[in-house]
Amino acid sequence: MDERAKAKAELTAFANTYDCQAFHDIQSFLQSDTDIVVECANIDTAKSTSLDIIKQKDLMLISIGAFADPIFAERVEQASQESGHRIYLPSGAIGGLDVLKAAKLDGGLESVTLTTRKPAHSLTTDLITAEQVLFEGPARDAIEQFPKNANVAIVLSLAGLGIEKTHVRIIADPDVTQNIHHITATGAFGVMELMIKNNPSPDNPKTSHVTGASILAAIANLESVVVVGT
Ligand SMILES: NC(=O)C1=CN([C@@H]2O[C@H](COP(=O)(O)OP(=O)(O)OC[C@H]3O[C@@H](n4cnc5c(N)ncnc54)[C@H](O)[C@@H]3O)[C@@H](O)[C@H]2O)C=CC1
Ligand SMILES: O=C([O-])CC(=O)C(=O)O
Repeated sequence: MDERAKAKAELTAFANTYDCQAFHDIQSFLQSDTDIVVECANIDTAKSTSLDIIKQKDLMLISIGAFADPIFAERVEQASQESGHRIYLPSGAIGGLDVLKAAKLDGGLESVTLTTRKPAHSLTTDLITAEQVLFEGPARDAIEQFPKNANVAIVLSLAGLGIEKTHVRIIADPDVTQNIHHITATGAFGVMELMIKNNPSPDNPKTSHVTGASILAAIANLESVVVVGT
């Protein structure tokens, strides 16, 4: 069996264990009676498939870094308006988005800073023996340099001050075992300090385990009669 056939067989077997159907191309998937498509692949895939999807289905994206590309964001938002299908961006590995959205309506935000601290090996193959700031600058540049680690910076930007004004620091730390995100926001509303110390996914440590659960919670929200904390 060649590699492609092997991958297909594995996917089909995996789907069967969950009583699901596996699709092997996007068009047959989009022709199915699926209500919503959840992307959990990578930014390039999000960018290359979202336009086709949003014409036919609601879409939930977790590779939110795609929205740092203004041309992509404009196109997909326009296609969404035309089709009537909606785009959902879950909170993923962070929180506090509800506060930022309210703060913007409550006299405006002045500053939003995100410090992400991860185990050094999740961020770089370089040998790091003491904590090291690998990046400091706007969210726009953070996602360009760390596309697998700075999606949180982009969702934070979308909720708050945008990709130019959201300040990001990324620290590789050999002494931590969790993915730690520390948000400080100031504005007319007051001050928000939020720190989340996420346990990494056991077999995929760069990604916080709670990320998948945030997708499930966002899907549950779609069906809820009472929607809490949005
Ligand atoms: N918004 C947030 O808070 C967070 C976002 N992320 C992002 O979520 C995405 C998924 O993260 P991980 O599971 O860690 O990534 P991963 O790279 O470990 O897994 C992605 C999977 O998608 C598959 N894939 C790639 N292209 C595909 C395509 N065109 N069609 C179908 N499958 C495809 C890959 O084979 C792989 O199995 C990444 O973009 C990551 O950066 C991760 C953590 C937090
Ligand atoms: O999982 C995390 O802690 C955050 C992450 O990788 C991302 O935002 O891309």
